[in-house]
Amino acid sequence: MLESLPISRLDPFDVTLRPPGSKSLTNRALLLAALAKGSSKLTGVLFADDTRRMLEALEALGFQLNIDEPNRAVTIRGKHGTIPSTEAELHLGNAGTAMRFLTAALCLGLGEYTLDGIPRMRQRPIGELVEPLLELGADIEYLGEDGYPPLKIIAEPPGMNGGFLELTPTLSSQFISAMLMIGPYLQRGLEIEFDGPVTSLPYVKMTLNLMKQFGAEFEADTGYRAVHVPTGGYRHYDYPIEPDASNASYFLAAAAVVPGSRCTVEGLGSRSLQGDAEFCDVLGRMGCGVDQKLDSTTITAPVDGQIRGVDVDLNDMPDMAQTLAVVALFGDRPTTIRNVGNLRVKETDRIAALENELIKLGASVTTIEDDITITPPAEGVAAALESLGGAEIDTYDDHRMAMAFSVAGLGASGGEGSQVVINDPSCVEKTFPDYFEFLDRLRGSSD
Ligand SMILES: O=C(O)C1=C[C@@H](OP(=O)(O)O)[C@@H](O)[C@H](O)C1
Ligand SMILES: C=C(OP(=O)(O)O)C(=O)O
Repeated sequence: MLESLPISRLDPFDVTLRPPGSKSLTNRALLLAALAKGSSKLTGVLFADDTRRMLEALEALGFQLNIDEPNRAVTIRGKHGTIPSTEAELHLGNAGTAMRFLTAALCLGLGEYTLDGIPRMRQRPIGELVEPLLELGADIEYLGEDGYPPLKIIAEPPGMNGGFLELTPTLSSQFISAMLMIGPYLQRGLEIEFDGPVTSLPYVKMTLNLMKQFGAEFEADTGYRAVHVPTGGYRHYDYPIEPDASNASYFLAAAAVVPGSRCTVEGLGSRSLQGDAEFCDVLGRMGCGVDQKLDSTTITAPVDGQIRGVDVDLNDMPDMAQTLAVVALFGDRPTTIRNVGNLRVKETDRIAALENELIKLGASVTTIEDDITITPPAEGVAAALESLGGAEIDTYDDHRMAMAFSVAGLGASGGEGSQVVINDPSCVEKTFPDYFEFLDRLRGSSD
């Protein structure tokens, strides 16, 4: 395995590309198809660690899957709200979506199931999902520390009826998505009311949108503080999965920081179900040209080549924090990223990781509660890299650290000794195994 990867600077480029399928949509669609009545064919499926964990888990649970990886297609015979196996030990790596979605879904089963992950997964809280499931009648035990995986689910009759839940805002929207997705198979459906704003809200909207495609109904008020999912199940649906908007951000960010460049992402536009498809608007505020159509997004570098610092609430796009932090390095003034406290419980403590690594590129970083301010190096990133003798970026087993910081290299690496070097680049396997091959395409399209 490659220990480190130097990233050399890019010449101006003009590229059109289509990143692989969305992780969030793949793991939702796999589960909904498994729960639905009848056979569903998913296309544009992402094959990466997070989605393989979900695929393997569904197979271990006895679902029949036909996996055609070369054509990025998976056909699943749904079991209409039942789980075929009566026992399974699931290993879910560090896939937050798989862990959270399956915790709720297995409460629909009949038998005993355990769910575990890598050591980091055991540090990612899950109590805010387990507690409401217990309130709905589930039987779940913590096998290690209270509030964290591993979990044991004992599913037996009469199981869960569903009903009404009143929740305070949670650390992760995945808990809400997980509960909503089983709603159509609860006898009384599910009604959730929040007494505050919903964290990472676009992901909840994505869940409900996809549930609708699979034939479920829902009602929600405008701020999604009250959501009602009636009972009624899912029907099979052949679903083409969009490219991953979070992973598209690195190419759009590269076009932002390499003067004279342009990047078009196909398959992702204003009608995307993914909240991160709106990241282009943040780049627009930073001075980039933005052209978003229904199914494509184009970013061009600022005409004067100068990125502007911004002040932005990223609670709706938590996975964009690292991309934005790296673009902010090239800004003409500080950038503040607000309301991103839950970055502390993702693949790594992303706030600490950003603080440690941005400094290596000459920036200064201050965090006040859930807001991070990045002050770019006064002399510019390229000059900072030159005087610092390059930067070895640690990635903390976090794919987004590797992908985001590679963009700093694309924009500012100098010759040998003043380059950005990414340590443990293979952590991109979590959601984007071919990431660095895609970067080579940017190189191939330079003037
Ligand atoms: O539901 C989803 O697919 C996701 C929700 C977000 O997590 P939080 O809701 O924990 O912020 C996001 O960070 C994650 O990558 C995917
Ligand atoms: C936070 C992420 O993943 P997870 O689904 O494991 O929460 C991510 O992909 O950035």
